[in-house]
Amino acid sequence: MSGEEFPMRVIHTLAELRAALADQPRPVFVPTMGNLHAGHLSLVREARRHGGPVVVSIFVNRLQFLPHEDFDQYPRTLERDCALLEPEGCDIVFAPSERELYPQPQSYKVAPPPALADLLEGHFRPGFFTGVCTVVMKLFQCVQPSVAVFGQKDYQQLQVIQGMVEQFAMPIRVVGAPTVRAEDGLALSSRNGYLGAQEREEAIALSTALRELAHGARDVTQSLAELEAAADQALRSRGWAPDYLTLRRRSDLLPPTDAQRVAGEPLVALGAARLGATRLIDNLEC
Ligand SMILES: Nc1ncnc2c1ncn2[C@@H]1O[C@H](COP(=O)(O)OP(=O)(O)OP(=O)(O)O)[C@@H](O)[C@H]1O
Ligand SMILES: CC(C)(CO)[C@@H](O)C(=O)[O-]
Ligand code: BAL
Repeated sequence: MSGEEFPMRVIHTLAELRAALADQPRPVFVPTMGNLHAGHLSLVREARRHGGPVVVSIFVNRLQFLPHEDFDQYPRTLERDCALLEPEGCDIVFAPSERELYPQPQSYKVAPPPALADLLEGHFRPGFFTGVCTVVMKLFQCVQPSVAVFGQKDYQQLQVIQGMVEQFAMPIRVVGAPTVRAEDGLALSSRNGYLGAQEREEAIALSTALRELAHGARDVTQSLAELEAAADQALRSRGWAPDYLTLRRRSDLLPPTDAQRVAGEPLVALGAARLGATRLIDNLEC
């Protein structure tokens, strides 16, 4: 199977997926929630580099949304998504219905360790990573990939999935792909579509605040708390409501000591903030 020689197939059931993948090399897998943009397409291009049929899933996973979040509003744009995927050499789009993926209420769940999953995104979206791990585990069982590609834009999600795959000894290589940005630096995100024109102009302030944080990472004349407070203030003054803007160690997403800041410990500036009704996340390694 190869995207160039065979037409892309759009598959909605597990039985059809298993039949399509029988006698094929194990696929390379890109899980998504659809409403695709150039960031997703870069993951498909990365997937193609690994050989084997490329499977992209499109599924808006109710389990990872809190009741007040945007599950109902989340854009479902399957036809447009398929039109974008076909020229990228995607072989199979797996777009199951909720009933297909969750024929019964999903009472068995995959709970990642609180030390990682209750921080940052998990603190502001309780249960989020259990929802993510549960659906990703299930999608992995459906697709049985040799490689799975995830975006570094969802930095903590990538670490949580890497930990899950390692601890369950799943025979899958998890590959992280760099964040694709708009010309002004805004990380591409499906939720950017919620921004009004004025908000879209302001949206750059999130990556600017992260750059400022990253810039101060090694300068311990400013404490971590002072650095983070300044970034928070800068973003608030532009009309944002930050959930967090923080400098963390890449290894475990905990705060670095001043000694580690000076000694060159690999760090990452991470942020999540709301602009009007839209909540965006971004990060920058430093
Ligand atoms: N700008 C980007 N560059 C690279 N990968 C991305 C980018 N945005 C999302 N991804 C990755 O695409 C995969 C599917 O993500 P998803 O469908 O949730 O898109 P999203 O744009 O992150 O949506 P949302 O706005 O809902 O967070 C994830 O692995 C995610 O990290
Ligand atoms: C990995 C994922 C597809 C699971 O629903 C989702 O969290 C996403 O799109 O990043
Ligand atoms: N890309 C992360 C999926 C979510 O926010 O639900």
